[in-house]
Amino acid sequence: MDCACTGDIITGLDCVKIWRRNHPQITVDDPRYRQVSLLYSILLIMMIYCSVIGTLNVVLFKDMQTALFDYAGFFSAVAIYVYVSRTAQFRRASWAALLALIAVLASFTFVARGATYSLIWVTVLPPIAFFLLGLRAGTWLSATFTAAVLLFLLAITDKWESGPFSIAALLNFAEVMTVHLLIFRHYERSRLEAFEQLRLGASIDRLTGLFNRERLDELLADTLAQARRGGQNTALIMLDVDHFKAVNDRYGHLHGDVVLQRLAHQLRENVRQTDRVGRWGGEEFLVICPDTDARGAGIVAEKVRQAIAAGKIDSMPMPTVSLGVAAGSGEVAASSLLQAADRQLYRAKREGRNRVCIERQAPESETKVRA
Ligand SMILES: Nc1nc2c(ncn2[C@@H]2O[C@H](COP(=O)(O)OP(=O)(O)OP(=O)(O)O)[C@@H](O)[C@H]2O)c(=O)[nH]1
Repeated sequence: MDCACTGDIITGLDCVKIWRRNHPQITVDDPRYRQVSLLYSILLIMMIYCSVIGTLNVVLFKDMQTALFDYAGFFSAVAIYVYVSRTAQFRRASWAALLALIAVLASFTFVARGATYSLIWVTVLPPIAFFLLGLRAGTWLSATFTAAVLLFLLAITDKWESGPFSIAALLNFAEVMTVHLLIFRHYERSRLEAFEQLRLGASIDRLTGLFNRERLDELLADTLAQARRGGQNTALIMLDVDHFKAVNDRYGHLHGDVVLQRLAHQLRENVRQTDRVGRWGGEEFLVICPDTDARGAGIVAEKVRQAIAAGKIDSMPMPTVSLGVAAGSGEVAASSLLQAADRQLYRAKREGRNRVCIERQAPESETKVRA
């Protein structure tokens, strides 16, 4: 059995997460993680509920018609489960699961002729729809289904069970569903915004507002993958402030911070819109230049060097910078490209600082590095 075990203890929760074996690419920090988890949970719950209630309907209540709906729900859930496990098409599977859920809810409302307890079940739709399908589709699906149920109830007013159900009850149902829809819509929007802020916060360097090192690593991998497909070159410019320790020692750390911020601004101003600029660490910066060769990146690096050398902060000159440039095809390993740019940066330092050095030889390809 594929359960996470601690000694002999097997937690039910981890058993439910068997789906992770089918989709190892969906890690906890993947924004789809909770959605996929919910999708599988809904399918499992549908299988269990529909099979148990269907069997109760056959054995206890001899209600074959309702049992038929239950078993249809069970088999739909099984089919979607197999489909999503094999194809990882989460979006399509989410739609299929919601449509199956709607079919079960609709048939229940129909068979129960709107008996009050059947309407309670309709309220489960909005939270699931918003979470699995997002704001727009969630709103449409929930609103359309609620409207359809209300119309159905109005159409069968003469067949309503006698007793507590009335126009007042119908209005209350409509009000509860509207509140539900608004609340879950609001909740889903807050969740998406909070997630976006977290994502941004995790990829941005606080001092300079540039990408941080983790994000640069991801961006470099993406850029190289694209270059591989398009047969283009990718260039890196690595920049380090000259004698920055002396700047800190002489003017203080706060001034040093302002220098780094100004430098980040100058960097952004002097590279192409498509170039990715980030802080590699301390007083070191990295620019990723897609579709650029070493010569082109060398020209950009020289422009940056001159702009920074000419800059001033409160009439004090900016420190100079040294830059290393390297470029390679999409086949190059990210680590080789970084090492080459770093090598050239330190050559620039050795040769006197305030200059650009360019790697003339293309770094090794990824296959060679792996071998
Ligand atoms: N103000 C400030 N200083 C920083 C920051 N990050 C790193 N530093 C400083 O940057 C300095 C780097 O010093 P070194 O590595 O000796 O290099 P350098 O003085 O620039 O000398 P070279 O690189 O050889 O030209 C250290 O004093 C660090 O404290 C930061 O975020 N703010």
